[in-house]
Order: sequence, then C-alpha cells, then structure tokens
Amino acid sequence: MSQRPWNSPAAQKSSVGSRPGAPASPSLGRDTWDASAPDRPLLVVEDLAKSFTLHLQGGVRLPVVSAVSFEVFPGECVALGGPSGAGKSSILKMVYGNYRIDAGSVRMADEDGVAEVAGAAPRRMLRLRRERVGYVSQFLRVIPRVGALDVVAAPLRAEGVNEEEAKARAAALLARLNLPERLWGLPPATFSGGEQQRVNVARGFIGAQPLLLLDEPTASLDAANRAVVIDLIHEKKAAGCGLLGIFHDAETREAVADRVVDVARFSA
Ligand SMILES: Nc1ncnc2c1ncn2[C@@H]1O[C@H](COP(=O)(O)OP(=O)(O)OP(=O)(O)O)[C@@H](O)[C@H]1O
Repeated sequence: MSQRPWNSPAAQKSSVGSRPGAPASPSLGRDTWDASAPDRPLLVVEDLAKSFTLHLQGGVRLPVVSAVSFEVFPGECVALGGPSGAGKSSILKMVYGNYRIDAGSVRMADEDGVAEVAGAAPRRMLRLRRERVGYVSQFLRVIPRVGALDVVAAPLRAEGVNEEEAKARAAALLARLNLPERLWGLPPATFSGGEQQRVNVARGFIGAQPLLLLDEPTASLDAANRAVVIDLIHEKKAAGCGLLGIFHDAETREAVADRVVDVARFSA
C-alpha cells in the first residue's frame, strides 16, 4: 500500500474513528450519554455530510464529505488527515458551527447533558463556544483598534475572570509564545503572519473549554514557537481536554496526535 505522508505508520497510530481501547459502544444516545464520565467522549460526530452550492457558478453543487463519523475523548488529540481539499477544515467549521451541517449530527458534552450543534440556535452556539469548545482558526480575525493583550484576554473576561487576572494570564501566555512586549498594546492587524498566529493560539488556548479545535496552529511558526505550541497541546491533554486538529507539519502531528482520522475515507 502506498504511504501518504499524513498517513505514515508513525503518524497514523490509528485511523479509525473510535479511540483504540475505548468502550466497545459508548452510548451515543442523547438521554443516556453521561458526558462527564471519564470514558465518555467529549465530541461525537456521526454521519456528517457537507456539500457547497456555488451560486455564482450557476448553482453548481460541490459534494465534499459524507458519513463522517468519529469521537474525541478527554485527554486525547485526534488529527484530521487527508489530502488538500479532502474537507478537513470544513469538518472543523461544522463542529464549531461556522458551516451549516447538511446531514448528520455533532454532539458535544454540555452542562445540560449533550448539545447538538446541527441546527443549534445562535445563542446556544455562542454559549457552547464560551463554555465547551474553543477554536484556533488558521487566520486571526482582527478586531479594529483592539490590542493583542485584550484580544487574548477576551475569552477569560467572558468566563467572568477579573480584569487584572485576565490581563496577567494573557501577558504570561504571550510571553511564553515569545511575542515581543512592545506589541502587546497594538492591534494585530499589522503583525507578521507568525505574530498573528501566536496571538490566535494564545486566544484559543487561554480558555477553559474542555474541547479545542485547531486548524493548522503551527503553520506560520518557527521551530522554537512550534515547540511552545506542542507543549501547550500536551498540557491541555494532561488537563483532560480533548483536541481535534489539522496539522500539515508531520513532525508536529507525530508529536501531538494520538490517532489520525483519514478524511479521504469520507469523500463524497
Ligand atoms: N465556503 C466554501 N464555499 C465553497 N466551497 C468551499 C467552501 N469551503 C470549502 N470549500 C470547498 O470544499 C472542499 C474542501 O475544502 P477544505 O478547506 O475543507 O479542505 P481541506 O482538507 O481542509 O484542505 P487543505 O488541506 O488544502 O486546507 C474544497 O474543494 C473547497 O474548495
């Protein structure tokens, strides 16, 4: 069998949707799924499908994925693998509620039990993002006139952390990611790609959500800062967080991923 780089034996500790050694059939039912139990998944993706309709191209329909099914458990990092265009980012965006889900289900542990992302009302989705699921997107969405330190501290303020502590924790994380202190008060719009990515990583990692989605969090980083992000991922895992990520860099993937879900299997 030919080996694709993202599918190498070292990287691909497993390409199945379920964690090896996980309970044979963790209950997926809304009523019986106890999301707080340690052997229960933080995220269950089941039969997910997505296609795009290109309205400016005469309504051409572009099927991307179908029947996507996998789980993420506490303390593990699951990588989405597959060639460019397979649908990895689209899956992350559906899990985060940025892309509409055409069919299937995305369930995550919630205070009330289990939350269904497909069809969730905007207010419910915003609460899930605040409390349950964080996201490091590929590119920073810059907010005009808001300085880097405040961009990073914002998720803590939303959690109710007081101003002083929020700023101190944001500063500590930016320092750890080697962002020069002279930049902390400036809006990141004019920052370099790697500087913006570090602000984005800090904003994503600072929160306490138990599930974290990572879209190429090290793509623009040098080796030293890549190593910091790898450490941050290990710390989240050790704290019982579940991570779902896309890592094009094979070294990073091998350093952090417990298993790889091959998205090419779900090509529509
Ligand atoms: N908003 C959109 N509108 C139309 N087509 C889209 C949209 N987002 C993604 N696509 C298409 O869906 C397919 C999957 O894209 P996606 O970005 O999910 O792939 P990927 O596996 O993450 O790729 P890469 O590894 O290159 O980032 C591509 O053909 C892309 O053109």
